[in-house]
Amino acid sequence: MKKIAILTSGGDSQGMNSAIRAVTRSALANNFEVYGVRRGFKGLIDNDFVKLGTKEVSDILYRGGTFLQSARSESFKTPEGQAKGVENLKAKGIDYVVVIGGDGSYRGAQALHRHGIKTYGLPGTIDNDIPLTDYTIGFDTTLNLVTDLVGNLRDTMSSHERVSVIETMGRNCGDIALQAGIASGVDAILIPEVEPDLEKVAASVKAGFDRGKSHSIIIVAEGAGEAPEVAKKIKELSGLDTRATVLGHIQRGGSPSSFDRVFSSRLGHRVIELIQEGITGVGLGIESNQLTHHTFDEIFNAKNTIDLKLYQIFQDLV
Ligand SMILES: Nc1ncnc2c1ncn2[C@@H]1O[C@H](COP(=O)(O)OP(=O)(O)O)[C@@H](O)[C@H]1O
Ligand SMILES: O=P(O)(O)OC[C@H]1O[C@](O)(COP(=O)(O)O)[C@@H](O)[C@@H]1O
Repeated sequence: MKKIAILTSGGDSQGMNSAIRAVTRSALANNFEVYGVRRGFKGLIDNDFVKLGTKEVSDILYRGGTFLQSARSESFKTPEGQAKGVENLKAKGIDYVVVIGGDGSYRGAQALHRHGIKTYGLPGTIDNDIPLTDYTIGFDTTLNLVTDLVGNLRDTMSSHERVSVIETMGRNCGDIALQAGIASGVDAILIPEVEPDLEKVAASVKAGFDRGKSHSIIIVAEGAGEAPEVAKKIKELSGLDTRATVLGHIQRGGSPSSFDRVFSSRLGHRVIELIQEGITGVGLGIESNQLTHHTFDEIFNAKNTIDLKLYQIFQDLV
């Protein structure tokens, strides 16, 4: 009987559980033996495997986080750590490994592949920063969450006639800020992909208040600056009452959206098809609503880009 192991690594994202469930159930339906590795690559090194049956993955489809837990393992970046992980996989007779995580986790997956382990990557990160996929698992849920939270802030900012500067996650990618900003109708979006002009932002915020607006919302991606500093500068430049909010980890939790549940289920199911087609050493994704796969080398040689047309649309609508 073929054996497959699944691990979740890096920052967790909503939809990881449903991806684990989809890989597990699809694998069981095809007579695989399935294992979960606890705490990502750390668990590979620590030999921390749990056998997964259909019951172990029931009741998790709609839960945020990852029931296998996640970790950031510095040891797995070293040749010794990787050798230990590979040794444990071989000792257990594991034929295939599925890594669910972000770009760092994909580096770990690529390392396993280079050691001869048949490896698959599923893009699990709220940041939407993996090349060659339009979406990553968790991004849509986070977008909806951030949009709701911005709405809450707008209510209170409006009552007090304030400016709200809201910082979103995303590392060096501005997609959460950009798309949540468009969805929320904010007044300015600061993202790492576009050079900021705080004087221009402050002037347009001030002009908005002069026209009779009761609030103003500026959304800043963490890769473009820190909300408290941006708020201080906007206050200095505009003289308006300004508050900073760092959304932080609250935007990484909660029940996955329907999109993320369906997307992660499709990806998990596709892994087993790829195994049957004899394709290995690939990261999966979605492009123009078709599931696609690319080798880890292709993914790392490609550059993640956001859709700058969206930024242009935002500028025309603001
Ligand atoms: N260059 C690398 N080689 C091997 N493993 C890596 C490498 N980079 C990251 N990893 C593994 O992947 C884990 C998750 O990566 P990280 O960048 O923290 O999160 P994410 O996968 O969400 O981007 C790291 O803690 C480490 O164990
Ligand atoms: O939870 P931590 O370790 O503080 O890391 C925070 C980072 O994790 C993320 O939430 C997700 O990033 P990764 O998917 O690359 O791990 C980033 O948006 C954020 O910068």
